[in-house]
Amino acid sequence: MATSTLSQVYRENPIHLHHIIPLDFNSVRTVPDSHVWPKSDDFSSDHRLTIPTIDLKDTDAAKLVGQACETWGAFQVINHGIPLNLLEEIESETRRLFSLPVETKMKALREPEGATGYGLPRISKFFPKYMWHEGFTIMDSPADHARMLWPNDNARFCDVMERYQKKMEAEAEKLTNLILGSLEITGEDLNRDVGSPFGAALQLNSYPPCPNPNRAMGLAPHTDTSLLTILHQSALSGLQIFKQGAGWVSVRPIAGALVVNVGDLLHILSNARFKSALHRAVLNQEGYHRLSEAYFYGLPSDCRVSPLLKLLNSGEKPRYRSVTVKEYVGIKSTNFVEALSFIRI
Ligand SMILES: C=C1C[C@]23C[C@@]1(O)CC[C@H]2[C@@]12CCC[C@@](C)(C(=O)O1)[C@H]2[C@@H]3C(=O)O
Ligand SMILES: O=C(O)CCC(=O)C(=O)O
Ligand SMILES: [Fe+2]
Repeated sequence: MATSTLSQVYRENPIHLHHIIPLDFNSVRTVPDSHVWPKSDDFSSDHRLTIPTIDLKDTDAAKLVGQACETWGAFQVINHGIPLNLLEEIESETRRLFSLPVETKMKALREPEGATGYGLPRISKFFPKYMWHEGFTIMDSPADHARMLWPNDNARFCDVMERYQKKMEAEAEKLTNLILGSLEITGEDLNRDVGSPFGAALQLNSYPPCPNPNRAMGLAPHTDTSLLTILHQSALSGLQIFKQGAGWVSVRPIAGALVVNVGDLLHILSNARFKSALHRAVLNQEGYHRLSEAYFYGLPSDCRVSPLLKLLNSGEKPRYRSVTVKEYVGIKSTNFVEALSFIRI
């Protein structure tokens, strides 16, 4: 079978053009009807609960991340390996990008059958209303789209994005090994039985100031398709995780911390031991501009994923049938949040 890259796979499962032309958020004074979400959508959350914060220098870190993945599907990490000044740089470059005039950003618009560039999130097609969100997706090199935005002055942006991707790849590998280690599975087991993970995409997210944050949605509820996602968020709250029995729970921003969430691929490999976190981003107070940068760590498109053998050898029954990453992206492109139940045995 011919191999295909992940960006090809996303190109083969396109979203349609009218879903990727963003609103000029700076020019609107009221929320247009196209962006008003039904009153029944409750954006509030339980503030008494939150996901665990784990110090990676803690000698119990492996056990703690394992527990967090089982109970929450998400946790925050401190004392990770990403320098604070790089987190500041990525946020400042993200702000510089989204502060460009909309006509400039449109030059880097994601093509109808493309996977990278500026535009609305892929999940937009599943919702009747638009989100108060702008995104910029990078796979591999940011250079082509950066040149469209800043023809003569894109070196700083590219340099920061490339350094961030490199550091994140190492961080994601370390976290994956730690998480799998809690199941007594090593990185080598994963490479041998499934394939070698890699940085699938870097997604810059912008939630522009909104005249009525209680009626608009930042990023609608979804799970990520990744093995795991590492998110850096600006100092403004907005990210919420859904916890069975508790409802939506806010993730309090901690300066310098990173949010890690389990994606669908790790959910399948762990035979649902680790939960792919359902999450969303609501809007902050009026006038606030929230930013985040999500790094998706995934598997090559031709990898075949199914519950890991070491788990099944201990007598567990597989809960999911085997699928290639490519097939799963295709299933998710039409079935969205039902995708995991679609492959359940
Ligand atoms: C590799 C990817 C994961 C992602 C689709 C993408 O091609 C790049 C953007 C990612 C993102 C970010 C917002 C939520 C999400 C569901 C979406 O619509 O685009 C994720 C995708 C995903 O995890 O499937
Ligand atoms: O901005 C956030 O807090 C969430 C972003 C997110 O879920 C994503 O990019 O997949
Ligand atoms: Fe997400």
